[in-house]
Amino acid sequence: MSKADESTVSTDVSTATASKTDDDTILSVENVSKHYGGVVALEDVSLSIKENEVLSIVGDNGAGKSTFIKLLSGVIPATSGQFYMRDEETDEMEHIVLESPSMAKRAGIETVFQDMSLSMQHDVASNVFMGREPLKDGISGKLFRRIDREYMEQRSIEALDEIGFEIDPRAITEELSGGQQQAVAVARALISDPRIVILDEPTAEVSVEGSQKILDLIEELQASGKTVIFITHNLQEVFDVADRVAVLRSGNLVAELDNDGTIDREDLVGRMTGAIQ
Ligand SMILES: Nc1ncnc2c1ncn2[C@@H]1O[C@H](COP(=O)(O)OP(=O)(O)OP(=O)(O)O)[C@@H](O)[C@H]1O
Repeated sequence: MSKADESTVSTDVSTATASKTDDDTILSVENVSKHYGGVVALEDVSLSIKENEVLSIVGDNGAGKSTFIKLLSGVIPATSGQFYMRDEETDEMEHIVLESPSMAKRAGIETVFQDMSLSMQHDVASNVFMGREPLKDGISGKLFRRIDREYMEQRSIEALDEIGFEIDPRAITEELSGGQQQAVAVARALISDPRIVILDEPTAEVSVEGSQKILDLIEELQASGKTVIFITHNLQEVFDVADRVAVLRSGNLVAELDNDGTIDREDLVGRMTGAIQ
């Protein structure tokens, strides 16, 4: 990435509180753009994500979907624009800076990318806790602390159970099905108890049966109080589990639709392709 790509508009955190909104927004994206040199990947996108909703992001190839979630995940910085998150204690919308993955995680946003970043040779519990292994005192007390495998395995079982999967925490990850691997990646995201879980094409590499389990998993996440944003190319999945749909086309947000039974498939495709303006 060139220096120009990494440029961001400075964001003054000290003036960071937006006015109290009286709606149920958890995350507000305001006038966000992302330019890769001369390529405009996103242009002036504003979108309110509602507390505890399942929001699907759809769009044709190159529409800007991946760019949008990379911005929310802190993987790449925005060229301009602002993000606000509702503070759990004050109920105010607070300005947040999403310029690194750790900033996004601290803000309560966890993302499962399509490649899942799992270590296939390691077992399930190791993947769930990768980089965050809990320690317990060794026989010489705090001097020789060691990884608390027992806790890792128990917590992995619980985290997977919460999303409707029963997977042996000692199973080697590469031996699992695509759907089970996706579940392990989601369980890892859940360990830090995020408020918003972003899923990047979670069913892309998964069998039909596995896909249904993933859709059930999305509903489990919502039932447990999470807000879910997911990207998919499969419109049936949108109809099945999304509360709302945001349509991106050529870097612009061209429609926000409630999935209340009134969305017409042809209309949606037309908005995605530009046949309907
Ligand atoms: N690192 C990059 N450098 C330059 N241009 C990029 C880069 N990443 C994405 N783009 C461009 O930005 C635009 C949006 O890409 P993005 O990957 O966000 O779209 P998408 O909707 O996720 O597409 P797909 O469904 O094919 O994954 C495209 O024109 C793409 O070529």
